[in-house]
Amino acid sequence: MPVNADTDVDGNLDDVDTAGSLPINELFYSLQGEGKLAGVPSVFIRTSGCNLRCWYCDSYHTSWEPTHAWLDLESVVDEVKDHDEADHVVVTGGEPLIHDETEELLDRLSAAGYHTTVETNGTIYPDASIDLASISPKLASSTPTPEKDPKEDGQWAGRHDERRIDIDVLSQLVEDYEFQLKFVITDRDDMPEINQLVDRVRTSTDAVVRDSDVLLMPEGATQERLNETRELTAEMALEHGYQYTPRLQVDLWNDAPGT
Ligand SMILES: C[S@@+](CC[C@H](N)C(=O)[O-])C[C@H]1O[C@@H](n2cnc3c(N)ncnc32)[C@H](O)[C@@H]1O
Ligand SMILES: Nc1nc2[nH]cc(C(=O)O)c2c(=O)[nH]1
Ligand code: SF4
Ligand SMILES: [Mg+2]
Repeated sequence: MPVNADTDVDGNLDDVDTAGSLPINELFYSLQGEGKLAGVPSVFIRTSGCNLRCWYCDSYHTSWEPTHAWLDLESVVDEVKDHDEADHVVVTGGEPLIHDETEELLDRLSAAGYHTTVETNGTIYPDASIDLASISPKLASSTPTPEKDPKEDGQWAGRHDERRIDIDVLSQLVEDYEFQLKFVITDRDDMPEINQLVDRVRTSTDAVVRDSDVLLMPEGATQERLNETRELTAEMALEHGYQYTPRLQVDLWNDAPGT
């Protein structure tokens, strides 16, 4: 269900009541392409709006230029149920946890018997029925500097940098949920920051963070770009004993919408 409405995500117009609803960018059935559950048939719910602006964001129309339709939670769950082959649901975005209603959506999906994954940048702590917190903390190399900013003005760089890491939230997520820490790799220089961050999380929680909970994922929204990043990412995983994760959806379907 692609959505092309051109409302702004913060544009809660006076005459529109969005309580009990979520701004949905798309809802589709595919294979989980990333992480520990790669290959599992899943329904994806993509909310719109994000508190960060990664320069490489592969979901441009949820962050840099958000588009969506407001759907009430019952309609969202009903659309999920239309895909009756699936018993896994992935709630993603944008950043799904900027919306209070996402917690209620997760609880309803869980009550309906679904395994729930949340794809999150790890800056906001949720209290909800989550079977896998798929946390993707954003490294310095994600910052939209003027040279990398898709809008070319660098206006978001400061806010992005201030918000991208919250150690308390990361530690609490790791403590309370099954998790994976999934880092996007653009360059060999990403490694010291990843090691440092993993160390800080390990120090600030009693939960065990295994090397196999740390996933390195090549940056790339297209097969062409992944051809440039996947080998380096695999080498880095081998060198440090972390896990490599592919982006199956890009390998299979390149950058086709709804995959
Ligand atoms: C679009 S984000 C939405 C969820 C959340 N905002 C986040 O960043 O984790 C979904 C996943 O795609 C990853 N991602 C986004 N753009 C990417 C790119 N160009 N290459 C590789 N991974 C990317 C994110 O790091 C995250 O793991
Ligand atoms: N197939 C597929 N797997 C995914 N895993 C995480 C995704 C996301 O955008 O959060 C994603 C996605 O967009 N497509
Ligand atoms: S945090 Fe996620 S949705 Fe937001 S800009 Fe970065 S990759 Fe895109
Ligand atoms: Mg994606």
